[in-house]
Amino acid sequence: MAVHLVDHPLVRHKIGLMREKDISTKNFRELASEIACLLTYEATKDLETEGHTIESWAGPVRIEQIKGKKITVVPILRAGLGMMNGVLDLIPSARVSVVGLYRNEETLEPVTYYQKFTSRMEDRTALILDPMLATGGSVVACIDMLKQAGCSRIKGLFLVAAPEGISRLQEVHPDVDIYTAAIDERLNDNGYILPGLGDAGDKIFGTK
Ligand SMILES: O=P(O)(O)OC[C@H]1O[C@H](OP(=O)(O)OP(=O)(O)O)[C@H](O)[C@@H]1O
Ligand SMILES: O=c1cc[nH]c(=O)[nH]1
Ligand SMILES: [Mg+2]
Repeated sequence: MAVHLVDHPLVRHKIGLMREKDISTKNFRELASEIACLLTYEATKDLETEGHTIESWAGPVRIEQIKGKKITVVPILRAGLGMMNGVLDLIPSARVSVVGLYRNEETLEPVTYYQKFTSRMEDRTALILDPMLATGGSVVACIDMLKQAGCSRIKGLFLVAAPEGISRLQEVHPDVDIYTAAIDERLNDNGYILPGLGDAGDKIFGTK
């Protein structure tokens, strides 16, 4: 499994702004979406293109187009929705498949409550979106569901990842590459990432 830390000045700047204790819902949302867009740029670098000849103002010209266009974006509810628009800004025709999961606060185990996938999952590359990779339980459960549906090309996009979650994912789904804006220090006793962002879902939805 490859772990891509997207180490770019814009990403480092924006993730730093997200760590402000009193950040507004509006700013948190905007930054989550902007960083998701930058992660998408990295995560789609291996998309194949094919040549076409079109008629341009100066006569026939050879251009490149993305081959196949078989991508599905998979936001993990709720917080993953905060990254979705940034991703769709770059891949506007991507299908959206939704997974509903929350983490039991005591056991930290994921609880599944919703799944709605687009057609032909076996032909698609899935880009999972979740701001936080903490223990890894949620993303592992999401990947289990995607694989069950026949999907075999899967990538995960995160704003912040904990070393514990990366190790867990590496162990259970070593075929899944991840793209993250930051790799933080560790988890606290409640399974929150330190220094992390706090509760990303609450900050995106204003439910604090
Ligand atoms: O790696 P894990 O230990 O599983 O933790 C990460 C999960 O926790 C958060 O969701 P949460 O359960 O708070 O749900 P929400 O998005 O509805 O707030 C986060 O968005 C991830 O999905
Ligand atoms: O740090 C964390 C861990 C799980 N979920 C969050 O929103 N934040
Ligand atoms: Mg939450």
